[in-house]
Amino acid sequence: MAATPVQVAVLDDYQGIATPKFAHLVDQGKISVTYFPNTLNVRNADEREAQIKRLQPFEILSTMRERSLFNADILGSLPNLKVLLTTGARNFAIDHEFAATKGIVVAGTQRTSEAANGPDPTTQQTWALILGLAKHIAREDNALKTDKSYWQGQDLAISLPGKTLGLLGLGRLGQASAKIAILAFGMKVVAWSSSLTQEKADAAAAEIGLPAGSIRVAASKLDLLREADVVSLHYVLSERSRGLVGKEELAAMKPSALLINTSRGPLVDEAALFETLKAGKIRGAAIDVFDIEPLPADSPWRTTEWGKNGRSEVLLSPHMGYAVEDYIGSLYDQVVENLERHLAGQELLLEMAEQTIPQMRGLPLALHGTIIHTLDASTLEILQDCLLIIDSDGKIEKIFKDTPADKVNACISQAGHSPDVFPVKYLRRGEFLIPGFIDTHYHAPQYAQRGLGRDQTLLEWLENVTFAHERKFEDVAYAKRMYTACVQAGIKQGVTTASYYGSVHVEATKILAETCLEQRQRAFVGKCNMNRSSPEWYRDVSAEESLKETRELVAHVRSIDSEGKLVKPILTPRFAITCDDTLLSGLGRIVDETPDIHVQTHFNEAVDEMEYTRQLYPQFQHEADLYDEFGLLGPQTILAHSIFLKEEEMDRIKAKGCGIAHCPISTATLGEFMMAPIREYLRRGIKVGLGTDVGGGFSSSMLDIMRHAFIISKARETFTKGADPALKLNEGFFLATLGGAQVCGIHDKVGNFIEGKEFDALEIHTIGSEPCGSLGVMSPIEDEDSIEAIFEKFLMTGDDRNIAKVYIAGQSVKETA
Ligand SMILES: Nc1nc2[nH]cnc2c(=O)[nH]1
Repeated sequence: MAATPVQVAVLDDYQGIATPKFAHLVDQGKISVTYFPNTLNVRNADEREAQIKRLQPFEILSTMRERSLFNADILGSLPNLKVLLTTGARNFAIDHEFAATKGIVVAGTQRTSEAANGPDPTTQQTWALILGLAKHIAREDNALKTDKSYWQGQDLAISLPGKTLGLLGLGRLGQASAKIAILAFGMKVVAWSSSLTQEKADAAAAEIGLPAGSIRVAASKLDLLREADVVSLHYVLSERSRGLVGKEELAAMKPSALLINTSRGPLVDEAALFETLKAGKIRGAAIDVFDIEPLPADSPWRTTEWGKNGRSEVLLSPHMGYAVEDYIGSLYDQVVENLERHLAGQELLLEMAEQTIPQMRGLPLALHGTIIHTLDASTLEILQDCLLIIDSDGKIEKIFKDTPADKVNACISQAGHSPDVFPVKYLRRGEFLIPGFIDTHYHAPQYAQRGLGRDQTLLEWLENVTFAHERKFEDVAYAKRMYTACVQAGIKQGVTTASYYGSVHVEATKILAETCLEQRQRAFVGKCNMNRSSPEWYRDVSAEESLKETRELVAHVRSIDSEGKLVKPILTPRFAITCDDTLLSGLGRIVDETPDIHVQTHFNEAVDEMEYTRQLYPQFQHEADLYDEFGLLGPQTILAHSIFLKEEEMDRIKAKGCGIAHCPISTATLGEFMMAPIREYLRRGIKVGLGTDVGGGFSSSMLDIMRHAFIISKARETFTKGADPALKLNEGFFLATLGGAQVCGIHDKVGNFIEGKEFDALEIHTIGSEPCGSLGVMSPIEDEDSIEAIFEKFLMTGDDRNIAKVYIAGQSVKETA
């Protein structure tokens, strides 16, 4: 009997070039091929679902470099996938690390020698665009065809000889364009990249047969932009080069200049470019690459009337630099060769995992400017002129204090790196780094219910609002959508670590953990345990089942992040009211067996809650006694709220090393107005951090939480007649960062900037282009403002618009969130 043909799907082949290449394997009955030429944008929930549905049956996929996104979410949803064949020698749209963990083989293609002769397809596109724009080809063509009387009625073409071509990037493609500019058009060429020296530019000139000095290196990127008549990008996109040309760079260009981008869309701040062109601030742009591809139907790039009413001329092409017949054909020959090798059980050519993983982990980076962090609850450090070197694993390799900008290169050398190639980001006035925020208590399935039910007591609110919302997470598709939104919102607001409760559902909670990992948010994730005192439709069916599913979740989280680098499991009994003693003692057993496991629960939160707990567990003196008896108190335990602690309870939790998640918004708005005695806890050396307690708390912003902590502590100061002084600014900041890290037991890893710790940080920008120099709605920064004043203004009035970048373990994650 003939073997069943292997199922292959070919994606992103817009011109149907692959069909004849695969035909012989189809004829031989070895494979059956399905073509999906339309690329789906899997960041859109519906298209993500459609992508997973259509690709699920296939064992082998063929994709075109960087057209379809294969992140961990998509790869993890394709159970039959064994081989992913892509065109190109690199494909940053594939999560190679994750593919490797799933045993999916990824293989690419290389440039063939025929294709390597003469200018490559992308360089041809660059010059087609330069000439097309300089000579107004598309505009004149359109005028002739649409206006029968038209003849030469618009401004004249630009002549290239004698003009200056500015190349951002002088790699293979930059050199090819330099050669054409000099030899074919008699242009002058000036180049810049972060690592380019005149020596290297002379070597590049020699490679293309030109004398030293033919390509002049600009003193800086801005100098190049000020000088060039035509600016063309030839840079590899990475986290470091993203936004290489932004507002400031565009403002430096001559009004008569042209900008050409055939490299990658995100190298240019697309919004800033759009505004520049709309205002006609440069003469024109020719663009082959975009932030989102395919360019959406309603993109203003498509719909704006360019070249009219003061707007610049714009020439667009649909990322076709490399899309030429011979070249794409040769790529598919290699894809088919690899497919044949796979069918014959042979090793594939150009397997990509090893060569690409270092890139995916990020490159080393240095940041220079102001850093602000705490060393303990009472010590705030503001270090100006500080140089941080981050290694490729995302750790803080070296901190140089008091280092003016002109000493940066010397410090980089001293740290054993070459300043020529080491990317340095310089922060300006109004910009600074702070440690990422740590949210010590967050109910992820309550993300959509924030703001509801304020006027109810805790137990009423659980019954009337919360359980019905959490129940929705039995639907895993809903869970994926909501958790994606929730984690993205956290990252956007600078939450680099969160301690999450999931719902009662184990599958949805696995999705929560996977979502954190995909988006690279550091997280503790727990399945909520509750087998009583809640509606039948929302509870664990039994203590045994609850424990079984908890173990399953713990194992799953450990399997997706085996070293616990980012995501770790946590036990999350809702509270004693919803857990019978079999369940609590079973959880205590899990703690016994796995001493490094974290625990969080709600503790002495509300009057009705404490009263009901006493009725259910009359044998215990208080809640500390209760949870301790079940083995749930230890240095890895987070006790949320902790409003009404007896003297003895404070002694107990201090002795056990537990931490407190102070959630001032929810405790001041749910039921009565309650004020946790934070000053007393700090006095006693009990660990304290802050929690949003979404959705008991209406806000998911740690800045809001900090501000409410100040207000509540002020109320408490008045209430205690000054015995418990209010929190100072630096103390609130400590609680949101290092304090939270201590509560979560990760203070040796994150929480402040110390050599050897991981770089979890927020890049704060406070000065913008809105009236009075505002950025967002933050208090405007005035000339006389000291760094202390700027910091205070940010903490008290800033929001996510001022959090320009979020780094987790050295990787910039906000733009992808
Ligand atoms: N704030 C808060 N307290 C609780 N106690 C038990 N469950 C909850 C919850 O979901 N939120």
